[in-house]
This record gives sequence, C-alpha cells and structure tokens, in this order.
Amino acid sequence: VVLTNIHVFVGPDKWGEDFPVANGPRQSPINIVPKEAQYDSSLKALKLKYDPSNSKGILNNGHSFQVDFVDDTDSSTLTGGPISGTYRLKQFHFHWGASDDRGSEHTVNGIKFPCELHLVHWNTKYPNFGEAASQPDGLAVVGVFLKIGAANPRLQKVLDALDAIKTKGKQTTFTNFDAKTLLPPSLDYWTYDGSLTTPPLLESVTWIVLKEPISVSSVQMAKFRSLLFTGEGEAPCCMADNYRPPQPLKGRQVRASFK
Ligand SMILES: Oc1ccc(S)c(O)c1
Ligand SMILES: [Zn+2]
Repeated sequence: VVLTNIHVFVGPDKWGEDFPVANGPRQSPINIVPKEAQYDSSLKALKLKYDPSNSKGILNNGHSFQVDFVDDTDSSTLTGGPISGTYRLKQFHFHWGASDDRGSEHTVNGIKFPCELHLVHWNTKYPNFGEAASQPDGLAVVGVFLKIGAANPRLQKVLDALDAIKTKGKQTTFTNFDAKTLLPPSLDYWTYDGSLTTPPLLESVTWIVLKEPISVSSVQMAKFRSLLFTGEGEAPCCMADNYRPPQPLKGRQVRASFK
C-alpha cells in the first residue's frame, strides 16, 4: 500500500465557511489609493526600537515563515505613529507570489508587488499576544513592500536560513538579527483599521503600510519559493502565492502620515 499525503489547500475564497469574520467590516488587505488617502497632520512619526538580541528562531509554519522574538520585556517596541501606548515586536513574516508579478497583500492603485513583509506587534495593555489578538486595538502590523531590483543584502541572512526550515513545522535558532535593517529609509506610511490576512482573520490590526518599498532581486525571490507548504515525507508543494487578495473597504478611511 503506498500512502501519499495529498496536500489539500483551502484558499482565501473558502475561508468564509470556517471563519465568518472573513466577510466582516474591517478585513485586510486592501487596495490603497494614495489620492483618496487623507493626510492627517496629527499622525505622529513611527518609532521602532528593536533589540537584535531579542530574535529567537525562524519557523516554517506551513503558510509562510516567521522570525520569532522574545517579547517578555519592552526591549523591541513600536510606539508613536497612529497608535497610543507601547506595542511589542512578536514576529515578522512575508507573503509572496509564484512569480514576480504578484505576491503582495496590499496593493497601491491596483499594483501588486512581488512580496510584502509584515512586522507584527501586540499592545502591552494586554497580558500577551494571544489576548491582544482578540482586541480591536490589540495588534499593530507594519507592512513593507518589496520591489524587484538589486539584491538586498539585508535579506540574505534570513534567506540563508531557509534551507534549514524547508518543510512545514521545521524551525531553527535565529539569533542576533536586527529587524530594523529591513526598513526603508523613509517611514512615511498609510494607516487604516484591519485584520490578520490569514485565518482566524481577527479584526484586531492597526495597519501601518510604508510608502517606500525595499529592494529584492528575482534570484532572492526564487529562494522564498524554495520553501514547501508541505511537511517532510509529503508530496512537495512549493510555498508561494500565500497572499490574500484585497478585501472591500466598507467605508473605511485610509490616512496618510505624509503630504
Ligand atoms: O500574527 C499575524 C499577524 C498578522 C498577519 S498578516 C499574520 O499572517 C499573522
Ligand atoms: Zn501577514
């Protein structure tokens, strides 16, 4: 008897069956139309203070890979911007396409980027990430677009670790990484109230999407796609197109921190 585990993939259009919030009033991602975003002079500058010694490990979670951080103190935080209080960095992960013409979750005037980085932070007014994730002001995610250009040396340490986490569930230590090095020179941003873009799609995210992309080369993008959605011993399925398409704005305002 030969048992082959068939990888059954439940895509974004089916998520509403198990997670009704998928059709809720503040779902993410969205298409950002810069001309319709309202400049808000009361928005503060983003303040990101990251301690490289907080990075812990890198994990293939079966739908992306994430770099996890120690979050038991206020040593890696997001303050300022559209949020009040202090949010702690929990993890960062990416969403990308099977080819360079798609992959980002947010789009700008309908334009898709090949990849999008999410830096996930939780509000310290709640005891932990899990509690915060169920609150309307619980999470703040900084989104950074990646645009095809010169190879980005800042990504290389992350990409070189992917060989060790090829299959679902694999993780390895990943220490002394400064997430700040992944940010572009300008911290100008758009902000709106939204959700996680993967199940359980919780409507607990203040989105902060940076206007300026960082670069990534096509060769580096191929490295992202060398990961597998599938576990060891399963028929291999390349990890790609792990992005949710834009969702209805449903009357939400998108604000801009810049003119
Ligand atoms: O914990 C998470 C926060 C945000 C997003 S888009 C995730 O995929 C997970
Ligand atoms: Zn994400």
